[in-house]
Amino acid sequence: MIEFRDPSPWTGRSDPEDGDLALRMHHLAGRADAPVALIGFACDAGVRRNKGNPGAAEGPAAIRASLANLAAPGDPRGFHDAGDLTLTGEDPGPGQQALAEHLAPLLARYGRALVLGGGHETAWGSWQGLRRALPGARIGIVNIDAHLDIRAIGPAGPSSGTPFHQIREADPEGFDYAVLGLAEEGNTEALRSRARDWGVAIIEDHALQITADAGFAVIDAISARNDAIYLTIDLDVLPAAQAPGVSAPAARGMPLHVVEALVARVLASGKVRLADIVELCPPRDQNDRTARTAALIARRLLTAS
Ligand SMILES: N=CN[C@@H](CCC(=O)O)C(=O)O
Ligand SMILES: [Mn+2]
Ligand SMILES: [Mn+2]
Repeated sequence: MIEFRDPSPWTGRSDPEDGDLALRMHHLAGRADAPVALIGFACDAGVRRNKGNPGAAEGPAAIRASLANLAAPGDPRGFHDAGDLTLTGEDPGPGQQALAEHLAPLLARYGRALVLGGGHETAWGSWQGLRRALPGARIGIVNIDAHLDIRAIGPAGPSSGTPFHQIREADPEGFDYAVLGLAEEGNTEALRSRARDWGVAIIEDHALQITADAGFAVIDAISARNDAIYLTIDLDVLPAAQAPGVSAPAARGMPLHVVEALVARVLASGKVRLADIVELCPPRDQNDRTARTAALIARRLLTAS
């Protein structure tokens, strides 16, 4: 069953004694000049099907809670919170379609949309929404993730492990996919070999331990040859110490400062129309550490021009 929930009012700490510049993210929600829209996809049907640890359906609420009290940047503009799609049941398909239907008009109205997942099945809804909003556009996909998520669709049906396989099936000619932060040990040779056959650009986590430099050429190239970029960030790319609250924590992972530098480089292309942050699993989090990490990235995606 799919339920659409209007956004709850944003609340948080206010410091009026410090004047007009003491703004936090919760103050930016709903401002009239908002160039960016936010929508939650409260779903973990894909993770369940992918034999993972459920809990991603609680992701949007946890990210919003950690985001609310972060300080706003200087000279901030607002963002529009479009609410949450909540999905119950075993099949993520109807929820992914509903996400696409909600996203397309948001993308027509706002310069950028941010989706808070959900497992990585979020991506199949996200991409379809962008495709509807931009028919005929060349869409490049930048996935910051330990995993390829190009599994073949098994008897159980599509899952959080299959979204980029589904996208390629829908648009084989236009499929242009880069994965940054891949953990070799987290992807079988069947998947790595499929990625090679499909021409997926991959930068492994080993190359992204100290700086993000190894990822910049891939980002610049995919940005240059596409009209729009869909940026998808799977929190399990981070080390388990930084992001314990995911279905599949990474023993190695890559550091947050590298993820932030990669995100900044993708944003610098000026072509990011759609982004999502996926795989937060609040029941497995520790003192909101992963939610707070996700909130830092969300703040950047909501406020970057
Ligand atoms: N979206 C997650 N994808 C990973 C999960 C791996 C795991 O659960 O260990 C995948 O299917 O490869
Ligand atoms: Mn993933
Ligand atoms: Mn992953």
